[in-house]
Amino acid sequence: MRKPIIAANWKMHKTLREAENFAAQFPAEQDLYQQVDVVICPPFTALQVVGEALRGTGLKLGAQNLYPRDQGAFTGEISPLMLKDLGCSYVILGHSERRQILQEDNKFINEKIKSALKHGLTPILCVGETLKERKEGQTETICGNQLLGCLADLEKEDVSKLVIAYEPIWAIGTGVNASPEDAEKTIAFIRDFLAWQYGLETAEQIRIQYGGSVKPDNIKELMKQKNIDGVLVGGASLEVESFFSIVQGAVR
Ligand SMILES: O=C[C@H](O)COP(=O)(O)O
Repeated sequence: MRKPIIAANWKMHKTLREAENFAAQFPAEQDLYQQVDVVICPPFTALQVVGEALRGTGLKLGAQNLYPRDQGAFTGEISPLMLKDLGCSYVILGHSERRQILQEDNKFINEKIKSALKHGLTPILCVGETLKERKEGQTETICGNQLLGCLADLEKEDVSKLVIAYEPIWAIGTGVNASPEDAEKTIAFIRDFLAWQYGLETAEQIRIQYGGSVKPDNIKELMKQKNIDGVLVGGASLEVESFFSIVQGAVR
């Protein structure tokens, strides 16, 4: 059975002090974190303090991006080696905010995935459609094309290590989450697609999250769905109480 995975994407939120306070206040429930993987992804500036505070708690550290080179003349960028050095084990890649605002395409995301895997970082690969695409009935085509492009040339052994997050763009930060049944439908499609590309055994190993307006009051219904293995949380991950309540709600 796949272990649930709940990730907090803080996006561009929290000063150093705020990040440190969150990490210090977050309950250190070792037993709970044996049952559910919990990953905190602060902005780069807070990785070190949060990483130190999480040490020994069973909570895991993740980054929100990387640049796909080990080092070099890439002003303003952060390499996978630097993330490993800070204690990261996960990295969010292909988030729709980076695709839309920073024009990242599938080819670049593919490079990032390969670079993360080379350094033992687990990518949390985000895919999802806009509202217009959904209304046009394009959800599966869009998710399938994003997967094809982002996973190009990867062996199934590598693909099996990934976490995939299905994040319909219209549900992000809007308070309008996909219904658990709708999220399950697309996530089941993603698993079928992975089975078609990499075989059933690999597809059954991959953990697939839902993301988009996840809150303490909708986590339980989401986690009841057969193919939903966890959630990627933005807004509701910024407060200790709401994020911890989501983590508790994810236990099956
Ligand atoms: O990465 C997280 C998602 O973009 C979801 O954000 P949200 O929970 O604020 O809707």
